[in-house]
Amino acid sequence: MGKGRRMKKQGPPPPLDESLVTRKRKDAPPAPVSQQPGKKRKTDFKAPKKGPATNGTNSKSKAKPVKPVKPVKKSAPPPPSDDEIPDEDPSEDEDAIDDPDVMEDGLDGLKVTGLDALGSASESEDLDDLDLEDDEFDEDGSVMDSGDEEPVTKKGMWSDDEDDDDIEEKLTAANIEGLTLKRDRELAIQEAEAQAELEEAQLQTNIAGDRPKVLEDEDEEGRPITNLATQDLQLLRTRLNDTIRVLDDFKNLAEEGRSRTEYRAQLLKDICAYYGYSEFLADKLIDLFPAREAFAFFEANETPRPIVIRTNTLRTHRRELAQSLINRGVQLEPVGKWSKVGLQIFDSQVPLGATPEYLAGHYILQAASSFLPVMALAPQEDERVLDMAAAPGGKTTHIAALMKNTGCVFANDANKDRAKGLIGNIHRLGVRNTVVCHYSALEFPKVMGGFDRVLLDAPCSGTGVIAKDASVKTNKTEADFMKLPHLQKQLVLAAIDSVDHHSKTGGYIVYSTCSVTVEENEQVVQYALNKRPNVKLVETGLVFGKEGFTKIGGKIFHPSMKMTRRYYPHAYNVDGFFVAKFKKIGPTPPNAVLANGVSKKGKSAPSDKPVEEEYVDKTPITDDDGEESDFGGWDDEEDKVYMERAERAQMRRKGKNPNADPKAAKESQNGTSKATEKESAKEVNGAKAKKADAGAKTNGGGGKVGGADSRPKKKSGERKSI
Ligand SMILES: C[S@@+](CC[C@H](N)C(=O)[O-])C[C@H]1O[C@@H](n2cnc3c(N)ncnc32)[C@H](O)[C@@H]1O
Repeated sequence: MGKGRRMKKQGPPPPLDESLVTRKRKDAPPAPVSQQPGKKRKTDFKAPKKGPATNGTNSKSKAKPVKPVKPVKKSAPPPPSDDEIPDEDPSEDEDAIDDPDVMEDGLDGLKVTGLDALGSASESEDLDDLDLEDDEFDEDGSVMDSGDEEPVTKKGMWSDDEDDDDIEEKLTAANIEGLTLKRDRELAIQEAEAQAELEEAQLQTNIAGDRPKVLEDEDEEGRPITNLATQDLQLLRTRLNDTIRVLDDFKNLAEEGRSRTEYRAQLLKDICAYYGYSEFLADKLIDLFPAREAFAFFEANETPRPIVIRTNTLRTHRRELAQSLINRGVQLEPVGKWSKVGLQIFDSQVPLGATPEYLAGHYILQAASSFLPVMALAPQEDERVLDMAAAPGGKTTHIAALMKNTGCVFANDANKDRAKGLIGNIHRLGVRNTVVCHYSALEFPKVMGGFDRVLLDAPCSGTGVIAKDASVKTNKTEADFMKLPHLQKQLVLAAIDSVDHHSKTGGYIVYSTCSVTVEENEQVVQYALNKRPNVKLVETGLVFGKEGFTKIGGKIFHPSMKMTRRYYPHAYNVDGFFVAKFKKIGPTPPNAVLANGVSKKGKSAPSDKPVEEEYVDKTPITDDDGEESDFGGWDDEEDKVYMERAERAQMRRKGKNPNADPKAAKESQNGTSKATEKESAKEVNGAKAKKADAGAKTNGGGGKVGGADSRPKKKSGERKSI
């Protein structure tokens, strides 16, 4: 009952960033587009002006008549997306191999019908005939330029890089007609469900007077007793709604003598019961939002995000790809004004991971939010770019496309199996400017440095992609949120140190994760600012996204943190994501401890072993009383306390008594203590660096900022906690 019912209850989430996307054609009925006098079309693409769409990209191929697409009742099962998989453990690597984009190696000998019609656009001569410029430059341009003088209705849905002649109008109208019908039906169902839910809630809710009775009676220790059977999802949901109403308007709706903390505790319990999260993770996630928004976040994690494909502009144009897919019975539309290469798929009669267009590398399945870090990176032609954690290559291939196969991309991944998938994608998509390598990224810049730009799409906990991988709800522990951020911090230093600050065209580092936790995002960025005074945060250039936190849960970050961007499923209907962009403004400081544990002067850190994933985070954590701490370094003594506390908690979870046998306790910490020892050695350097760095920051970030006002007025980038 649980999940199915819940999924049904929630209608489809709102479209991507409605305020910023192109108005949908269904809102603006198709009209023949006349070119505005004096306004030159950007494209000089020589697609056939007359006749219906071809079945591929080759303009010479014979056109086939286009049949209007009927709304499809049954969707083909969507193939998995090509991108982010939380991947810090080997089981997730297996997922990557199942990924259709990763299964490229065996395709060489495959006979694929329909490929003739697609032409051989992978050849550069053929590509020269295509005007690829628009998709590529415009995408970049669209990031930087949110303004648009031309009325959207006159431009057609494929945006200003594409012809808007009558034939295309008719072609897309056929698709849109299907979409409109489908959307209208969905909307009607949604409205009916929402109404029913409201009525039900009104019936069920026990608003005696105005104050809902949410909290149960207290036990002897004054804690609320929950009488509701957790299986009773409808009642749970009703209570969730009521609790949120109370937290929204505490003064007027709270029961006499009850505290906010009690309501928050009830909310946490009910969220865990209703959505199936571990209390540990739900607690962490709730803290990111006001109560109502937290509810929306958890709710959005119950439905999959839209299937999105990215046009490979090395092979085709988005419009042509769309035409080909529409002809195959795919219902789609542009992903939004913010991207010139994304297509959102609504329905498909064919498996999207096996179409001739897919096999010919005309597109890649890629979640919309995965476009964002690459758009922020904005790689330029002829640059040297490093993609530090690249497999399975969704972003690498995007980078190569933006660079038009010029310059050189180094695509690195520590996981060999995943690196194979990366190679597969690179071949399928016709990428020719990329070298694949297989190091721990912590080895950079020792392996190679002097890059114009570096992308670090870091391994993370995947709290932004719970809709894709529900196991995240229960399999993350405190240890994960110490080890992962620690690795991320080391990786971000390696990324920064690998960039050439003299680069004429670049000097940028983009850090991204598909996680929404503060530990993996702002805290990592703040660490980088503190450890590397030679970088500053700059605008990502992304036209949507929420500002990063400058203050949350007693943690204070540099004001420039608001230039980072957060993405949430409930806000934009995209995977949860985080993007930060740094500009390197000077050389790596001589006293810097590099990511691989070697000091800038070439002196080895006490531990000679290369630093690997078993790193344990040594970052001071806000204590239970919510006391603020800075996030610029670590403090051995303070850390020790936290580490021990976490280790004890971990043991208790395993049903062991941490106080019983200290020796056994130590052994059962499966690597944590080993890492701690290693770390202790490294801390000698780290702690020194901290002292040196504290307060030394002058440019673009640093240290503890502001006072210890734990009850600030809410400003941008700050969060009101529940
Ligand atoms: C979020 S995924 C990258 C997704 C990829 N950027 C894409 O768009 O397809 C993170 C990757 O980091 C890799 N990884 C984990 N630890 C690493 C390390 N120390 N050095 C390099 N890569 C690492 C994982 O194997 C995984 O492929």
